[in-house]
Amino acid sequence: MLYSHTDVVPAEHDKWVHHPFEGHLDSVGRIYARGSQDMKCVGMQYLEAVRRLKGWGFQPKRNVYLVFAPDEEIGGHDGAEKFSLSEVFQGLNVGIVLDEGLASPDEHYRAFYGERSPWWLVIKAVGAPGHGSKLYDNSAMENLLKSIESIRRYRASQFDLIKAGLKADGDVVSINLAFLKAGTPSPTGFVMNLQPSEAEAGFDIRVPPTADAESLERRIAEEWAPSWRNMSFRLGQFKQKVSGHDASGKPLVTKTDSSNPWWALLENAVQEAGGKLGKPEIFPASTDARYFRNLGLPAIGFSPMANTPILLHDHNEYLHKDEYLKGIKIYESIIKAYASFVEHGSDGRTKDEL
Ligand SMILES: CSCC[C@H](NC(C)=O)C(=O)O
Ligand SMILES: [Zn+2]
Ligand SMILES: [Zn+2]
Repeated sequence: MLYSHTDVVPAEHDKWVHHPFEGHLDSVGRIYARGSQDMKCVGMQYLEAVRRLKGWGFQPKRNVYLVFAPDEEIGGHDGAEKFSLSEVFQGLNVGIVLDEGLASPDEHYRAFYGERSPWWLVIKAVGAPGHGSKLYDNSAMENLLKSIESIRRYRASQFDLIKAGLKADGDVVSINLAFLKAGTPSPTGFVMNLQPSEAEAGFDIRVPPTADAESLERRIAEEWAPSWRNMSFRLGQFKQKVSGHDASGKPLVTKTDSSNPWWALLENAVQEAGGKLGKPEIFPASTDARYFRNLGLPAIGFSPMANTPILLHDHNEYLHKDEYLKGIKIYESIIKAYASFVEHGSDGRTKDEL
């Protein structure tokens, strides 16, 4: 199953060099468009590759499904999640799922065998209000700031592992401040001489499949939002059906060893088409692939964009047309290999015969 989400994130039109929804091809061959990397390129490459394969009369031994679904950028609950649980999907009897990956600034394509889980954390502090000139303990703002300081120290400890070259992006816990909400509004802005009684901060946390999720939960409850400091917290995108682990607590990852023939087929197919594949990685953000891995299916994140800066969700997202066209050949090779693959049992009979 060649999977692609159809939605894109918004764009601030006036901050782009070309309009994000015009698909502008510039004089050096860059295609500027929101979704040019994430992931209109992939959806179109699937279609072009299938067209080329049909053009030279290729006969697949397996069904090849192209699936286009909405809502990935807002969690996929009404898109891939529902589809993965549907009878239609069950009826497809899918063997392998391909979904999106990331661009690579160097010559190696990147492939992802798992991903970090999104935990969206909101911490809230309450405290006595007071005059803006008064120094006192346990105000909502002071309590919130203590937590933010502690979270920043933790963030730095994780970031240092990446900076020192000890860990890759997908192998540490990331935590970034997404919003701050506090203060008493007034017609001219905010009241300056009133310390507010409530303050909130929201964080985007990403947790690798191998991380100790329980100890992180404890850290949130005991250090970042302790009730003894008048704090509380809530977590979104968390402890949902797809939390990065299966029912027995094992990380939801796709094997990239000899036990998974789809991995070797991908490696060979990319090589045969003249591409170079880097070492398989954990995707640092989230993709719809998690819903299919959650069913025990192998799923690989792969977007063939080498020699390309990572611009998903950024201003001026672009893909060079040469990379785009090269990617079609890469998919042609992968689809050919995948659609020709027939699994055999130990007695030589195909899986379907068994
Ligand atoms: C939590 S669902 C949102 C999915 C989105 N995916 C990407 C690739 O940006 C993200 O990681 O934020
Ligand atoms: Zn995407
Ligand atoms: Zn995205």
